[in-house]
Order: sequence, then C-alpha cells, then structure tokens
Amino acid sequence: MLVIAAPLQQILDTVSALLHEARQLVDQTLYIRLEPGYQWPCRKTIFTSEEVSLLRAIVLDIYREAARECSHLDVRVLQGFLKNSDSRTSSLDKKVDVIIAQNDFVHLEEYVRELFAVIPSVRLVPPVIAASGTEDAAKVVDSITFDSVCVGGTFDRLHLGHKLLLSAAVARATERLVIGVTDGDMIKSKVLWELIEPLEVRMSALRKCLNDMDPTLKYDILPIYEPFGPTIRDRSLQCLCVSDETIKGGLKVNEERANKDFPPMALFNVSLLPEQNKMEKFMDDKISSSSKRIALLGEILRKPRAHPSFPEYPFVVGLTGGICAGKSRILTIFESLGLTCISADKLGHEAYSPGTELNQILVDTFGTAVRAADGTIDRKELGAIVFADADKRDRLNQLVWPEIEKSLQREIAGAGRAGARVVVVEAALLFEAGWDRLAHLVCYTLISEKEAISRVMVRDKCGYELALKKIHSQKPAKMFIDRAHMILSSMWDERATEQQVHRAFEEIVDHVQGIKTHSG
Ligand SMILES: CC(=O)SCCNC(=O)CCNC(=O)[C@H](O)C(C)(C)COP(=O)(O)OP(=O)(O)OC[C@H]1O[C@@H](n2cnc3c(N)ncnc32)[C@H](O)[C@@H]1OP(=O)(O)O
Repeated sequence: MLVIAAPLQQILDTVSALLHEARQLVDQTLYIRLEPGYQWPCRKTIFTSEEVSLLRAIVLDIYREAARECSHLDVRVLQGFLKNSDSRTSSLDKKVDVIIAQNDFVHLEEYVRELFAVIPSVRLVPPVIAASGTEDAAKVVDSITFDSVCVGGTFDRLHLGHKLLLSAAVARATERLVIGVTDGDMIKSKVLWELIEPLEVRMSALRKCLNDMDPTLKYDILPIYEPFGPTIRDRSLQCLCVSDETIKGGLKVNEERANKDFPPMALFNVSLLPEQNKMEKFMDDKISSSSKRIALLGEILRKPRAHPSFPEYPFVVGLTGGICAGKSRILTIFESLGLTCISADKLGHEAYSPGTELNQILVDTFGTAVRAADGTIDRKELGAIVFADADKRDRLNQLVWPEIEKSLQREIAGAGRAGARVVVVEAALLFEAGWDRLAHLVCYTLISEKEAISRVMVRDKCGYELALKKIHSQKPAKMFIDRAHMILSSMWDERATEQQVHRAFEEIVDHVQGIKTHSG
C-alpha cells in the first residue's frame, strides 16, 4: 500500500516517484491511500468543493500515471475517505505486505500502527520537491454528486482504463452505483470474445475492486443483454459515466429516457487511457480488454497434461480449431521451426486410399458415386453427402476415426524413436474424436465466424449457405476454449500469425526443457 500524505497540490508531484518504487517492490495489487493534509493524529476529513473536485481529478491522474509507470499491477485508489469523514481507517480486510511512503511522512510509525493490526514492513522513498503543482486539474471545479450513478461495460480482465471509469463513477455517487455488465449477444462482436471471462468472474472482480475503492456505497452489479440495460428501466438514475467510445450511447440513453418521461441523466465523459505496451500493431491504441486477450495468444495458459502412465516424450501438441481457422498454415510454421508435424487429414486420405478395406466400406455405405474413376474416394462427393446430413457424418466418423487413430499412434511412436522431442498433430476434430487424451498440450486456433464464412466461401468455392452449414457441422469454439492449453488466432496478417507461433514454439520448447531438467 502506497500512502501519500503530501498537501493536496503536491500529490501528483510525489506520485510518480512512489509508483516507480512500487513497480520494483510489488508483484500484484497496489492499494493507494491518499491522506491530503495529514498531521498526526488528525486526518483531514472535511474538504471544500474545490478540494473534492481537485481530489477527483488527482485520482484519475494517478490511474493515468500508473498506466505509464506500472500498468502490469492491479492498482486500486481507495476513495472511501472522501465520502465517510468518520472512518478512521480503511475497511481493507486484505493483508498488506509493505507500506510505501515518503521519508518526510511525520509520525508514520504511529499512523501505520493505528491502521493495521498486523504491521507491514515499511519502505521509505526520498521526498520529491513540488514543481508545477496541479493547477490544471485545480481549474476544473466539478464537485457535484448524485444519489444514484450508473456505468456499463464488459469489464473483462479489469484494467487501469476500467478503474479510471469506475473511479469517476464512484467519486460522483453518494449512495448507489449501478454497474451494467454486458453478456450474451452483446459481447459476440468483440475481438476474441470467446476468451472473455465468464460473467460471474467479471462481476465478482468488479465487486471486490469497488469495495476496495469505496466501501461506503451500495453496488448493484447487473448483467445486461441489450444496449440500454437499467438506464431505461430505472427512473432514479441520475448520472451516467461514459468513455469517448460510449458517449454516443449515452446521448441515445437520454433520448430513450425522454420517450418514457424519465428525467435525463447527467453524462460524465472519461477519456480513454493510451496503451503503453502495445505488443502488436492490431492491438488497440487505448488500454483495452481486447489487447489483453490478444496478449494471451501463444502463451501456455493451463498446465500441460502430465501423468505417470503417459510417456513424457515425444511431447505431443494437438493442434485443432474450426474450419479455415488457419491450422494448416500454423502447422507449416511449426514445421519450419524444426518440429515433427503430422496431419490427421492426410492420414485420413491414406486410410481410405484405393485397395484398402475402408475404401470399399465407404463405397458400400455411401454409394458408388463416392468412388472416382481412379479408385480414390471423391471427397467432394462424400463431403456433399456428409455435410448435409449429421447422421451420415457420424457414420463416416465412426468408420474413419479408428483407422486414423491407429496410424496416428504409429506415427507418434515412430517420431519418438527417431528422436523427436516434440510432435505436433493437426486434427480439425481432435476434441470430438477424444484425441486430446493423446496430447500433452492442446492448442486451439480461433477466428471469428464472419471470417470463417468468407474463408470457406473462397477456399471451397461455395455459397454462404453451404459455408455456414460446414461451420455449424462442428461444435462452437466456446465449447473447447477452456479445455485447450493455448490459443492462437490467424485473424490478422501473416506476420501476426508467425509471431504467435514463434511465441508458442518458445513456450513449448521451454516447457519441454523444463521437464528434461526436472527429470534429470
Ligand atoms: C478427428 C479428426 O480431426 S481427423 C481429420 C478430419 N478428418 C475426418 O474427420 C475424416 C472424415 N472427413 C473426410 O474424410 C473429409 O474431410 C471429407 C470427405 C468429409 C471432406 O473432404 P474435403 O472435401 O477434402 O474437405 P476437407 O477434408 O479439407 O475438409 C473441409 C473441412 O471440413 C471439416 N471436416 C472434415 N471432416 C469433418 C467431419 N468429419 N465432421 C465435421 N467437419 C469435418 C474440416 O474442418 C475441414 O476444414 P479445415 O481443414 O479447415 O479444418
């Protein structure tokens, strides 16, 4: 916890040095507690409207500064002190490991003893001489408050941008803050929406964060499935906090409220925080949840499978994903990096090549039309039959998959004997066939449905309807994401895919070397 006891005008001058220190010391959560004008044993508890206005601007500026200095930390500025002048201490029930403060904090020892039952260690930072003060912020006089304030969003992987918006809402509410959390169809147009945290996880993270920020408010955290949510159902809401991106929606809310004879809501606009660590050019320029989701691509997200009865080598990577998700291209990149690669699709073609028993069984089952003049199975013909009929598709799978699995096991074992440490197996229906049990790590390749439709239409030279039929013949990605250990996406350009696969390769190799070191 960082405690700042500088005079109001100097808080922002000191915050940068303190955040810099925190960046070295803290791994996870950084609480920031402001004690403007603190003189032991008295805390300043009454603020003029100008001071409240300045403090609000300071809190937002602290988040902006945190985005520059320590964007990897979960920063929470505690704001309860602005609302409840009686509370001597914050209601923080968390264990604080270290207090960071300036070394000119008079009576710090007494202060810490009063605040904490278990005394944390203390780290002192040399004072910073005030340079410019916070005149710009002080110019904005904005101390209006409302009984009921509202804010909305998806709030996936709470980041500093969310906290800026939430802080603005918390600062303006005296009794109740309503938070609408989007879900269902509302989130499906977002980049990599399948990776958005479950609603309950997002709602619970919000509650914890808001209770830290200001435990004196009542928080109504509700899921919303359409754009307006509670703003057009709850007449008593008085203020809506919006961002540059949602201000238009805010104006629309007031139009809808006017239609219902509801009073308009005051709109408070919070500007977005720029992204300081933009890793990929297709990431947002602002701090955003989609950038956070993109940053997960190519990382090992879950511990790979390890079981005493499961051989450590070769380490098998299952590569799967929907139609046209880019699996074959990704397999080629893994191959170019030196990994042994196996395509289940190719093994399938071999399994029903001319002269095999399976070739005859397919002709007997699906008709002579599926056999071409040269004796091969006409896959276009067979595809047209099975993509139009789920039962026939199941029948084909039951006939072909056991044969492919036998070849797969043979190929993996052969690669191991030939010295391969890592083998990548590409199979479109890896989970459906239950072959994830053969892999130590499963890598799922994700693209949006819109992108999949246009790729299938081009590749398979088919119309929209058939493309959709093919896509819907497989289960939706959302069903498999949580079972995969790594996610890749070929949504962007070739270079972006290559970068992800290179990252994935390094992660896998590091992991496999770790096993080697571990097992001697
Ligand atoms: C468990 C596995 O993943 S094994 C690998 C996939 N193969 C199988 O399941 C065997 C049965 N399938 C087949 O024999 C052939 O795919 C056929 C006859 C249905 C169609 O052959 P083709 O016209 O050459 O198309 P192709 O094999 O490229 O498949 C087209 C798409 O259909 C999908 N697909 C393939 N088989 C199936 C199936 N059984 N059920 C649903 N979708 C399927 C694939 O996702 C593929 O797209 P992708 O390569 O981008 O992932």
